[in-house]
Amino acid sequence: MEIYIDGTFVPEGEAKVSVFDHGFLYGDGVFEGIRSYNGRIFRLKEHIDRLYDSAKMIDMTVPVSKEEFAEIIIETVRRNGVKNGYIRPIVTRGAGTMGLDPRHCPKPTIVCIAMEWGAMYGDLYEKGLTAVTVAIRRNAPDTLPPNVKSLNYLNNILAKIEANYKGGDEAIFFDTQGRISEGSGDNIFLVKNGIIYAPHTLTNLKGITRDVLIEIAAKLGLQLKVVELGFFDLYTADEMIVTGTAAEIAPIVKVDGRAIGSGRPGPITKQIMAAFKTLIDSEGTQV
Ligand SMILES: Cc1ncc(COP(=O)(O)O)c(CNc2cccc(C(=O)O)c2)c1O
Repeated sequence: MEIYIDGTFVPEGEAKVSVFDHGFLYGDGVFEGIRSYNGRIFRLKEHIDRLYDSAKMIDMTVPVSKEEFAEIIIETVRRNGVKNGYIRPIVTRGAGTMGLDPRHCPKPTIVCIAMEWGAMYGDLYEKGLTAVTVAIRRNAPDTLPPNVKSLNYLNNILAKIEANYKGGDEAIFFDTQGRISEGSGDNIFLVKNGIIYAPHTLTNLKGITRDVLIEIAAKLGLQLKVVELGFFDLYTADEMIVTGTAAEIAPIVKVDGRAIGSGRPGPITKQIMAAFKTLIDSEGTQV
């Protein structure tokens, strides 16, 4: 595999960054997770736009233009012959002093990884995933805004650790006010009486797959509302869906040991999964 690092492609065994890189020292940086399907990169522009927004939030200037970054991503995919894969562009603050002051990092580091990758949850899409609610809360928007796709994923990893011990395939975060936030690595939707509900994005990542589900729902003529959701909505839902570039569209059929609806992927969930498959087979940036 060839890795892009600051203008050069290097074999993965030689792909290294400085130990003084603030992405390594402090998690000071941003990233994206993008998929390609049949040799086409899905929602490339949307991912690049969010990457630059995340960088702007942490007051970091990406040292190439969006167009140049798109070319870096396309070239990384091309060089690795990735057809159906996962792409990880990363921008760190760059190497600097041991202090955390970003002003001592003269130039951000850009890395891009691309590899073949299949369905994150394997055959679970048929029978559905389980989830557990976790005690750890999602970062509050006035601490480290969850909208920033930063290299600070310990909040998400702590949730994942808790879910692992509790035996759930995914973790469900609440925010500090007891409202449903999102999964450790995906957005959440609930379905009740034929209507789809999604949390506001103040306390979660503005997911690109979340946007795709919203688009699909509109095309299918399904009603969708963005509202505050809590434990009551969770445990009384007819269907539950998580969305993410990694997870794609995944049904959750059990939460905290309780069946969601019938305990099997619901009709609206299956309708959306089918529409998503059609969409990913029909669009994207040809590499
Ligand atoms: C916290 C969070 N929320 C939602 C999503 C979905 O966003 P998109 O629809 O734009 O992809 C993500 C992204 N999902 C993500 C990112 C990094 C790692 C992993 C993993 O599961 O290992 C998952 C995420 O990390």
